[in-house]
Amino acid sequence: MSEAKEIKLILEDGSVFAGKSFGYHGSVSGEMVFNTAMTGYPESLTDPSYKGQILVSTYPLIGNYGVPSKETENGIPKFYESDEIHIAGLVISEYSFGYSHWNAQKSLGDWLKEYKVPGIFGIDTRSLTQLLRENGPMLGKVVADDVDVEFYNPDIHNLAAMVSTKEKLVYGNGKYRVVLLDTGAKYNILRCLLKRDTTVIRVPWDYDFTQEEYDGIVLSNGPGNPALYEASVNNIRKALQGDKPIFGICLGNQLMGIAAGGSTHKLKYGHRAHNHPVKLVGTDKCYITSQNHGFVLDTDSLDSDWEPYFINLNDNTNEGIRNKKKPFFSTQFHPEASGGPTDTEFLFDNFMDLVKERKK
Ligand SMILES: NC(=O)CC[C@H](N)C(=O)O
Repeated sequence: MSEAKEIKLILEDGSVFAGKSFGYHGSVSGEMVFNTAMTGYPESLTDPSYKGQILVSTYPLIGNYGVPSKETENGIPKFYESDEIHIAGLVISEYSFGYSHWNAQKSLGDWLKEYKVPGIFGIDTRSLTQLLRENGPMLGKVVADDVDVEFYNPDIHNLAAMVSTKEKLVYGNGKYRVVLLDTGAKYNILRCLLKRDTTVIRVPWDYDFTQEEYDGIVLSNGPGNPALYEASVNNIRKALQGDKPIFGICLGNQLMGIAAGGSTHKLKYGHRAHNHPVKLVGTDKCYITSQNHGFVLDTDSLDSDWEPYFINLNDNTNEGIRNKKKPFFSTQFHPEASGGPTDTEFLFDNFMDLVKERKK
C-alpha cells in the first residue's frame, strides 16, 4: 500500500530493517521474540506473557482474518486472552489489508491503533528470525518519524505486578473452589476451570492465598523473569507445606520449581509456537503443545521430592515437574492452549480429579 508510512526496526546489534507502518504510528522498544505459529494472533497479542516484547511472526501473511468481537461470557471476553494487547509491537512480512472471517469485527491494524501498539510490515522476517536465533536474546526498537527511544530490557522489571489483577475477583459458582494465582493469567485457564464445576478465586501476584478457603491452586502463566517474583514464591512455598492440589502453568512451572529449591535460566531463543513436541517422562508418549516462554527451569537443582514430568523433544529442556509424594504438578507448556492444539487439556481433568479425591 503506497500510503503506508515508513517505519524502522532497529536491533541492539545495530541491524536496521526498514518497513511500513500498519498499526499505531509511534516508537517503542522491548525484547525481540519470534513466534512460528501459523494462526492465533488475537490470542498471542492479548497473552499477558508478551508484556515488554516486540513480537515477530514468522508466518508470512498476517491479518487476513481480522480480529474478533469483544463479546463476554462469565465476565470475561470469549475470544481474547486478556482485556488488552500486551505486546509492545508487531513485526510481520506481509500485512493483509483485506480481512474476512465470520467473527471478524475490525482489522488487525485498527485494533493495534486502538491500543497504541505499532505494527510494521514489509520486513524480511526470515533473515530477522535467523539473526535472533543465532545471537540469542536481543533488544529492539520500532522507530517512527525518527523519534528515537531507549532500548528497554523487560527482564529487570516486575512485569507480573503490571499485568496481574489488582484485587481479588471471584468467577462462577461451581462446587470446587480453586485459587488462581494471577501473575498474568490467560483467560483460557479461567475458562478451562469454569467448565469443570469450579468457583475460581483470582488473586494478585503477591496475595497470600493460603488464608483463603480453597480446594486447589492454579499458578498461572505470566511475563518476565521468574527470579523476580519473590512474593509469589514465598506464598507458593507455604502452600507446598500443605497437601491441597497445585497445578502450575508456564511461569507457574518456573515459580513452583523455584519454591521447590530450583533455579531458572534464559534460553538462547525461546519456545513460541503451537507445535512443540513434549514427552511424558517414563513413557514413549508425546504431545504437541502450545508454548510461549524464554526462561526454563533447571531440574538438577530441585529437591529430591520432585522429578521431571515432561521434557521438550527439540532441545531436551524441562517441560514440567511433579512431586513424588504430594498432588503438585506443573507444565512449562500451555495445556489451556488458545491458540494452539488442545491435546493436553486433559491435565485440567487430572488436576480436578486430585481436587475431587481430597474433597470426598
Ligand atoms: N508464558 C509464560 O508464562 C512465560 C514465563 C516466563 N515469562 C518466560 O518467558 O519464560
